[in-house]
Amino acid sequence: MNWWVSMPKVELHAHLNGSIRDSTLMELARELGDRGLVHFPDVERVILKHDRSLTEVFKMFDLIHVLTTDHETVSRITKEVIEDFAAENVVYLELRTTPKKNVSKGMNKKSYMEAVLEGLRVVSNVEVDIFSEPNFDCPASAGIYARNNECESNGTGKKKIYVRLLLSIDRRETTEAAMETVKLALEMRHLGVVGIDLSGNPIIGEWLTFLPALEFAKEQGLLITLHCGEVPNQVEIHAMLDFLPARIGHACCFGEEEWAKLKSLKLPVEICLTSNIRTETISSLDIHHFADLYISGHPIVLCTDDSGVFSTSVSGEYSLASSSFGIQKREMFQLARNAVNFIFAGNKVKQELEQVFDLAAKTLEF
Ligand SMILES: CNc1ncnc2c1ncn2[C@@H]1O[C@H](COP(=O)(O)O)[C@@H](O)[C@H]1O
Repeated sequence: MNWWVSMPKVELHAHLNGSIRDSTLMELARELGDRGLVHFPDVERVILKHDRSLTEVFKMFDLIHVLTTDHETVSRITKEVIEDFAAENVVYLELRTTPKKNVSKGMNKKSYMEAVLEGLRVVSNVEVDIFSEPNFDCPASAGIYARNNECESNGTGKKKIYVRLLLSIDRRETTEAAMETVKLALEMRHLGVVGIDLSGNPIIGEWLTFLPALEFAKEQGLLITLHCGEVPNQVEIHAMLDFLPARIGHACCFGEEEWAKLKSLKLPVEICLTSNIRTETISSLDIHHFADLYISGHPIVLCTDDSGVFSTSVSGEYSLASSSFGIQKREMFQLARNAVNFIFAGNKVKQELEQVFDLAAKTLEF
């Protein structure tokens, strides 16, 4: 197995509806096509087209959302996404998703999230730590990588993945809708919800619309990550950095002043190489800010963003970063390990993950 696959990894920026398998999207599209609800050949063409501008990507999400409208499908895609990340040896996943309403399916934001939780519960080929703080004394958790990456916990021989949830506010939403999402996150804190994400089409919506909900979330102790600088909007970038989120995603369109501010604040950045290139937010990897942030020791974590939409994987992102920027596997392992410092779950999970990485360092010779 390649080192980038076998080493443990932490994924902190993955959108549920962006991480669906192509095969599942095609199956869902075919079903709706058979019922005359979509024109299958058109949908198939969109699903199989992998080069999309940022604008096209958001049209793609609208289409995906048409395919994933009912509770059962939400549970199914959640289950599959967890299985796929675990197969990549992701040991900790912070999965983000936008709670949705769909009156015709009897869906509200809460029932949408319950469907997500159901998806987590029905994963059977991987042990999923959803919300309980793990038992730190349990040697099995540390043994995930003991033998061929197999965990012996509960005698199941299964891999283990910690999953925590972030609720996303879509930039199309109103202040009230954003507040509803934050209140839901607070209600579901004991069910593994650890934070809030602000995402969606960056040319839509105003920072001030979301600020009251984000401030409330922060006051209540939820951790916040913001999609920041996907388009050149210096005023918004400064306002977002001044807000002091726990992390930011992307940071593509920063100018000198914004870099200086980000670096002095030491805010961790979720870097999504393939996504940035595919959406043409960054024109080429040669000029990607990953290199500068990495060299300057700025806190960064490599993420997929939308593994389904961009046909990538966490392992693929590590392999790409290593080959594009000439970083050796030991350093890549250290990069993966550093991400443990930026997770939103508590110290117990951090300690457990440290043990996983300690063990992997020995057994996998990183
Ligand atoms: C390309 N970079 C990106 N920039 C901004 N927002 C993005 C995104 N990729 C995904 N999303 C956000 O995540 C939603 C899909 O997952 P969920 O329905 O929430 O599970 C998209 O509709 C968009 O709001």
